Amino acid sequence: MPGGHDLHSSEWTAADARSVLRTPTHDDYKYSRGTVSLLTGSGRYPGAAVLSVEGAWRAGVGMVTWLGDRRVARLVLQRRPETVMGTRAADAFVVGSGIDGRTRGEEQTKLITGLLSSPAPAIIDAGALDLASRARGPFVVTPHAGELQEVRIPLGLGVDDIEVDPLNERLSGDFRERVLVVRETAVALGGVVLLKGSDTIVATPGGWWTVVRSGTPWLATAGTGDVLAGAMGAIAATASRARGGEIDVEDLGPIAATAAWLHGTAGRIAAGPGMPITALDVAQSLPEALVEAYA
Ligand SMILES: NC(=O)C1=CN([C@@H]2O[C@H](COP(=O)(O)OP(=O)(O)OC[C@H]3O[C@@H](n4cnc5c(N)ncnc54)[C@H](OP(=O)(O)O)[C@@H]3O)[C@@H](O)[C@H]2O)[C@@H](O)CC1
Ligand SMILES: Nc1ncnc2c1ncn2[C@@H]1O[C@H](COP(=O)(O)OP(=O)(O)O)[C@@H](O)[C@H]1O
Repeated sequence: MPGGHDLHSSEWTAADARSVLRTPTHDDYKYSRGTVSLLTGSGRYPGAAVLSVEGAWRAGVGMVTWLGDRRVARLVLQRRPETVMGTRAADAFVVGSGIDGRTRGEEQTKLITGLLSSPAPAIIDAGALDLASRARGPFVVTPHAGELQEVRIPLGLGVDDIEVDPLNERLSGDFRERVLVVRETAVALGGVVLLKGSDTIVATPGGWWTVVRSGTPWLATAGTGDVLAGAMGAIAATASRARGGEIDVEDLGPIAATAAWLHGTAGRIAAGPGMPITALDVAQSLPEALVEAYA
């Protein structure tokens, strides 16, 4: 498997992404291509629902279903009438983007934990990060550096003891140290950890890791992480469906890295010679990024 332990040969490439991606065949129909179901967005962050749904559709999947705040549903449908509303059986789930973990209500927590009780793979983002331990199936958490403690605190990984684990210092230290932080978190969590940034680091509980550097600093703009979560859910759904649901947590490492590679490449394509981009621009460039993976 590409990636591994060597700091010098660990970067995820187009060829690695290609080994994970699946293109539709003559025999495919919408369900055989995979269904991803998202529980994203809220009254406070309605746009994140639209962005994650757009990311999912544009990464290429048979069906996208969405569940969430009724006021938000209209916005999702305005942008993507293809989206099916409500819960259904799915090949992968995305939860938490556009949800505020600090103000999350009991009903929302119940909905999230309900979806996480499925054996299907889950992408756990933003306001659901603290619920990762409730996942029954294999999962990926997708924090940025400011959110990593949401994952580490429930694991007792010492972020509350500044003498033992000065997390911010470790994350702003050298690359090797950041990789160590991500790897130790994945082992303790029993799930894949994808730490977003200019170097996006992905580690699995089994010790495998890789780094994705396909992006551009123009990606540092609100909502691009929501697009990434949706795209990752779509890629996990297609992979899971293609393997008859037989997907384990170690399989999710390369899947998460592939989503980050595509997303970074889409950002680079959208920014062209160096233009400001928005999160929707990134989602819209995902199909071109797929073409680049196969070039
Ligand atoms: N249009 C929409 O609907 C959008 C919806 N969104 C949704 O908003 C919700 C909140 O997401 P959020 O990332 O804004 O969390 P937030 O609580 O402010 O961060 C906590 C602290 O972390 C830090 N920090 C942040 N990034 C960092 C980094 N890369 N590297 C290092 N540190 C970083 C930063 O600390 P500071 O810089 O102040 O020291 C900040 O105070 C979430 O559900 C998301 O999906 C957004 O996607 C935007 C578009
Ligand atoms: N300087 C950078 N260079 C490359 N990619 C970046 C940079 N800053 C952020 N990104 C990427 O942009 C995305 C930002 O996601 P996130 O922080 O969750 O934003 P949001 O919460 O606004 O959606 C991630 O995919 C991250 O890897």
